[in-house]
Amino acid sequence: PEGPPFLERWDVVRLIGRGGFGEVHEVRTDTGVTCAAKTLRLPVQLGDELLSMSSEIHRAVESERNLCRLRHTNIVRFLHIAQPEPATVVVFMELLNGRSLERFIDKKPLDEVTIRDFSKQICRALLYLHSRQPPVIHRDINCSNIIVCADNTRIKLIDFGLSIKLEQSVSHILTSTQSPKGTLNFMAPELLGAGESDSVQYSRESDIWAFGCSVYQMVSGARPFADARNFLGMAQLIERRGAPVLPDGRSAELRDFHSRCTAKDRRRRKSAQELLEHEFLTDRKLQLGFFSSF
Ligand SMILES: Nc1ncnc2c1ncn2[C@@H]1O[C@H](COP(=O)(O)OP(=O)(O)OP(=O)(O)O)[C@@H](O)[C@H]1O
Repeated sequence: PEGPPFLERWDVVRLIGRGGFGEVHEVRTDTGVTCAAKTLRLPVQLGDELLSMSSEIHRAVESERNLCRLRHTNIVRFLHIAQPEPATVVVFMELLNGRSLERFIDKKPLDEVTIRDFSKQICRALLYLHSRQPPVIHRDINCSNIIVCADNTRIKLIDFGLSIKLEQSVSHILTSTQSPKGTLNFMAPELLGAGESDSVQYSRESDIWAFGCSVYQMVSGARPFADARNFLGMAQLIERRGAPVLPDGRSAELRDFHSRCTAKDRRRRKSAQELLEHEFLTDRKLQLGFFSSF
């Protein structure tokens, strides 16, 4: 990490968008760096516990600083994480030009060549993260957290579940507890089983499940488990129907690939390395465009 991209201050250039815990702005710092800044405001009440909460958030921020060491072409570059106020964290990142995969899909199925290209890039990013020491778990893979760059071919993972981690670090003093940790529709069955307790164990395998759910959305145009309303509903849906089933008309290779990501038993899910070797990603037929007319 190269230290903060500012000396003392930064100015907002424009609002890029709002999320669950705050906003993302384009900012320009006093050292002339233009970047994206995501502000996370934790919903805590300022009271007696302010000091202990502030230091717990500080500890969580410190433990996330390794994000600034990540260097991968399919992962947004994290520049710095600051805590300007006790319950406010600002994440400075490379400013990306593009739109989320969610918006790129825009409810319309993608062709298999595009699904393969995007999947390969996501798997490469996951392999990089999951093979670091200690492994980095994304925790919030979903189509809103995958950016398709303006060239429409390169993708980048953004928004590692930092808000989830921060929220967990102060969960015992949070004033609002109803917000789901992570995007419900993409949560692996083992996370749902753990309910809202602190013991939720995000893992390489829960990232792979969420990636499989993103594949489903690229294939079908719709979010998986679109009718799920809460933890219990999701858990029941998975128990009854298993992973979301891909619509007809897709290749056997893609079907198999998706099923290897979304095995209900996390031990049976393939790793990012194994997925990169799967015939859906290496298949010559696809490279020749046999399925591109779908
Ligand atoms: N580094 C970046 N460069 C450009 N745009 C970004 C960057 N990071 C996020 N964005 C965009 O900012 C907007 C808001 O992002 P944010 O992550 O806050 O939304 P969200 O995913 O809905 O929120 P959350 O997951 O925190 O509930 C989104 O449109 C996202 O694509």
